Amino acid sequence: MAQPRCFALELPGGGLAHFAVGAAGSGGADPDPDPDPRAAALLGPPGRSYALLVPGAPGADLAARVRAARLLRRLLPALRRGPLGRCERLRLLGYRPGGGGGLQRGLLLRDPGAGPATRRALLALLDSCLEAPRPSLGEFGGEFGGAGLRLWQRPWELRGGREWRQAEPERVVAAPEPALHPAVPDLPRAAVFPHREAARAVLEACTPFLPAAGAVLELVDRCPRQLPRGPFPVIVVEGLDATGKTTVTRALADALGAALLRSPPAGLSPWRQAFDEEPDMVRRAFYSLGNYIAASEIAAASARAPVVVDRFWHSTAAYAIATEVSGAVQHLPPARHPIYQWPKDLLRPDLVVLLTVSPEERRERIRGRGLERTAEEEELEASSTFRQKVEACYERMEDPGCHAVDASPSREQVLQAVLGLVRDRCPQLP
Ligand SMILES: Nc1ncnc2c1ncn2[C@@H]1O[C@H](COP(=O)(O)OP(=O)(O)O)[C@@H](O)[C@H]1O
Ligand SMILES: Nc1ccn([C@H]2C[C@H](O)[C@@H](COP(=O)(O)OP(=O)(O)O)O2)c(=O)n1
Repeated sequence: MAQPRCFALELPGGGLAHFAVGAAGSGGADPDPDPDPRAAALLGPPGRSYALLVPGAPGADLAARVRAARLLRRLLPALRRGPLGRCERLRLLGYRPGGGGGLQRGLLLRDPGAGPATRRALLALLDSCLEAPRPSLGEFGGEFGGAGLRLWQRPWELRGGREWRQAEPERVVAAPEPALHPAVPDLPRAAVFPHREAARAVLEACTPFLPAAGAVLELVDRCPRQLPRGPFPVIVVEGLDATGKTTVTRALADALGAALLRSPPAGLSPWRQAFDEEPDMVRRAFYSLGNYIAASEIAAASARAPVVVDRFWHSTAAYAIATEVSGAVQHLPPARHPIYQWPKDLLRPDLVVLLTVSPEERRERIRGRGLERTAEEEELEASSTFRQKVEACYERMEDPGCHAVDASPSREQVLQAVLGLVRDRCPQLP
């Protein structure tokens, strides 16, 4: 019997349910218990559910991994149109127990009806994917029997390169929740790059189709790898959107006579939007290299004066982990996990201040600011789960960790609180 493939299904409330799909049961005493009832309720009738997954390329084949990431991103608009647009979409990950075999990223599409229109639209979508890797499509169904509802999945296969047929049904059975979320082992290659070369390699793989990648690589290659930083302290200010980072960094820089920098640095502004439209793997590589370019500017500036920085590596890591790890806060890598460690080849700040405000206060400030919001800011607003995951990741960062400061009081009071922290932690300040 082939090793069952396991799946992690993100539930509407932000939870996660695992199930497995293996060969059809051999009958007799049921060796395979039914799956998590929360997953069964989403997979089984009365409607029809489909698993649409893009296979991840195992190993170091970066070009294939980038192609897979871009393919899934390209499918999303089509999944919002016609009969597919009527389906509920839930994040789905396919994985092998114990890792290996490449993570499959995709969606569970729940069609409230059971008509043929959704199936036809999905097969047409697969036909439109002419280049490898082609997504896989599995259709779920169930039969009531003596033991209650038994769920199965039937993969769709292209026979002879032109006719779609369904393969034999495979039982949907229970799967234990792995100790670590299935996306965590892949994070250093997919989103939280442990060093400059890992991020650089992703943009290198994008140069054939993304001119902006070449431009960014030119900039980062001009930055020396060894950065002789100056004697003045480097203070980073972090926090969710609208916590007051811009306000605090400006006031703090004035108060300290410090240079005010930000990551990504201003020099990357022409290309930021282009990367924000790329899949997460490419986007995070861009922000990661932005940190290395910013580090070059920070090192030079710290020879002349203190340096205040608006966002740095903690933003890159916290948003990347919170995005890649589906489910809720409890599914994040635990505190002390290596993924929260500062990269060894990146200039290390002397102090990282994390501004925190209540969700209500943040909403008020966003309204007061009246600026256009990015899709991600909209998500931060809409999804308390995502916001909680970003905040939890910030709090788990180590070496350096983040020092939380309540940014709800008045601008002057917040500035004084941050200045007090700076005086305590940066004795080298003149
Ligand atoms: N302490 C504060 N009290 C009230 N409003 C604030 C405070 N700090 C910042 N704001 C306002 O909140 C909004 C977001 O602040 P901003 O500095 O732009 O946050 P961020 O840079 O973190 O997105 C702005 O309109 C700003 O004027
Ligand atoms: N050093 C950085 C800075 C931002 N990012 C990412 C993290 C989020 O996805 C967005 C947040 O950028 P945004 O411009 O919205 O942030 P602010 O407006 O400064 O609050 O950028 C990053 O990954 N690394």
